[in-house]
Amino acid sequence: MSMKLVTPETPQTDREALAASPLAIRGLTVSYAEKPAVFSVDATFQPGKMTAIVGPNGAGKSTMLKAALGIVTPLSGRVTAWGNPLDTMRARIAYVPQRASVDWDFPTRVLDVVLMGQYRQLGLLGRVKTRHIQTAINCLERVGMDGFADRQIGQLSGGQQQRVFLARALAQDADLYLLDEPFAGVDAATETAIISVLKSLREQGRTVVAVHHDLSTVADYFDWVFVINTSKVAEGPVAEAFTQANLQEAYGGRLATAQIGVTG
Ligand SMILES: Nc1ncnc2c1ncn2[C@@H]1O[C@H](COP(=O)(O)OP(=O)(O)OP(=O)(O)O)[C@@H](O)[C@H]1O
Repeated sequence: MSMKLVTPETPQTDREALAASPLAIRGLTVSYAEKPAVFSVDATFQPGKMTAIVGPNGAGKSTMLKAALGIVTPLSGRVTAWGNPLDTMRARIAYVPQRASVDWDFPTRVLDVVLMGQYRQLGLLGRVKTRHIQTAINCLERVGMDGFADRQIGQLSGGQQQRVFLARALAQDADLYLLDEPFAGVDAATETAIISVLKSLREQGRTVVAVHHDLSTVADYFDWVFVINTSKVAEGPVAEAFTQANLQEAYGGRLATAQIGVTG
């Protein structure tokens, strides 16, 4: 993907915003077969906050995250992490992909998946040491999965898979956590466990950005919201940006606003 340094002509205020932001996106456009999935999007994710990315099916939420990380190649745009080119900051960023995008039939144990979160510490040919295993077990404990270390990943429920993915991200000990639909298809107990881990990350000053579908929990779970429907519709604190007008612009039609706790 095209990654440019912040240029001197960048206005000072925006430069300051970029420097403070764990993930800032400017002018991002992504097309699949000439049809834009994300069009000219700017985003400035806030440090130490939990941000929900919301928008209807096919709005480009996953594509925006993937393009920001270089997993898909954008047509244009630049991405910085704490004001630096993203590639230099990868160790500080953990990504939890959509559960459905992973081959769960791959023969590997839960413990090995979580150990992968430490691959930067391990190095390419690094030997797994007791302390790495201990870290992985601690991360499994934090998501309530410590009894499953030796289980094959193909033998987990959907909620357990999601917890294991989160444990792998925790093992990375990152400062920015990007999650693509962490609550999709999980039961209430898993949702509670995941949100509690994410809130504890925020308490430690880390930043959480999650693609989120359930509008009824946005106000409970998140501080900031980013509303997208191919182009950005709004971005800001939940109290300011999670409004009926913004959601109607993104989703079209009428939403049961009383049930989704919007403002305005
Ligand atoms: N690999 C791909 N090839 C072609 N088109 C794609 C590809 N991935 C996504 N798209 C299309 O790009 C658009 C945006 O998809 P994306 O998955 O980013 O949306 P989303 O907001 O995350 O959707 P959802 O809420 O349904 O998960 C959709 O129209 C989708 O069909």
